[in-house]
Amino acid sequence: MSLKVELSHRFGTFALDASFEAPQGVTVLFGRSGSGKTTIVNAVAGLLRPDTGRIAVGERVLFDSTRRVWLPTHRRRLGYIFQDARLFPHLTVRQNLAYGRWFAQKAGRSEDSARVIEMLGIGALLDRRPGALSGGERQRVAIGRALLAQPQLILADEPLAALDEERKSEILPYFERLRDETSVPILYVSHSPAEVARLATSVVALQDGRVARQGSATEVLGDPKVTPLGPGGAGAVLETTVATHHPDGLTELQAGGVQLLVPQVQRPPGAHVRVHVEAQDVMLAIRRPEGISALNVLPARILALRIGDGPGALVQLDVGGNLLLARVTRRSATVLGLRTGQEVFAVLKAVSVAKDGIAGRGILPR
Ligand SMILES: Nc1ncnc2c1ncn2[C@@H]1O[C@H](COP(=O)(O)OP(=O)(O)OP(=O)(O)O)[C@@H](O)[C@H]1O
Repeated sequence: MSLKVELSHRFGTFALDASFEAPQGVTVLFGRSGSGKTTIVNAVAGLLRPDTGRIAVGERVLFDSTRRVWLPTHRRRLGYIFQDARLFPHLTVRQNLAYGRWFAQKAGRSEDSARVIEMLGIGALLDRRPGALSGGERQRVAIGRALLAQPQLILADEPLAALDEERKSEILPYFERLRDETSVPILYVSHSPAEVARLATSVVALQDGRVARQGSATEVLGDPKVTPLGPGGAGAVLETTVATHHPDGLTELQAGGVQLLVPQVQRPPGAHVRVHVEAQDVMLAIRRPEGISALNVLPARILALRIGDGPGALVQLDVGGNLLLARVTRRSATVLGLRTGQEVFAVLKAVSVAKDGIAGRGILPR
């Protein structure tokens, strides 16, 4: 089942004009503040009636301006996960979950509850009230409540934004399980490239109310046109497999035609691992550098150069068939004479393992 969205809406000078399809799995709406993410989510949720357009989940039409179809929120069969868990404070976890089931079209079977409780690891919390839960636990209960409503679509609006890094890495594996074990599409709003890298099946990059690009995390995050030019944020995703584990605690990953050395990844040789390399962690050299501590020095070719208005520039690289981004200063780009097609060396200062397929593990520390 997939979600199809075509929307046009005006708020004063802001014009939203976006079309995309969200297949099964996690589709991340990604973009700067004010690019239109929440407006889209609100339209899909039935909280905002757009000027024109059509929204459908599979064959079910939620909104169609030409046919004057507009289903109210409670008939859309949605699971909504907000930034703050929004549990009922006076109800126990068990009662909060039952509230989700109550909204299901057919009452959910008790095996469904058991499966969801097991999946989210909240069995020990059932008799507590939200006030006695950590932020991460509350968010797990909120995910459970959304799932038990037997939704046809899950909307997650920056569900991790209010959590600290530790809680984030506690919750991310549950979203991965949700992505891998349920068949409903999940529309997920995020500002965080690390979250996108880890979770996204598909990424819709929004810019000023329009879809700048849609594709896999690798395609979208590796495109310098859609990554912000401000400090931090940009980064590429590489799909790799574990080649071998070295006795000194490093793991060698095969990424297309190149090998990467990263801190040990607890996965067997042959396992698939997604890694996230932030643009600011990639340095460029026009000759192979010697005598440096960085372990990953990779031959690369410059595919594109994007010079911003500020002091920075983003360089898109082909590294053994992978797309990688490097952030350098404009001054360095000039001094090194960087140009499209040039052969250079990419020096990776840090590589985070963004997805290792094991629930319960976070992004490796640098
Ligand atoms: N009810 C409203 N009335 C007028 N303008 C609005 C309204 N809601 C949103 N806007 C405007 O529409 C634009 C898009 O807002 P939206 O909240 O969708 O962005 P966003 O990408 O979700 O941003 P953020 O990441 O900050 O949440 C902004 O310019 C915002 O000011």
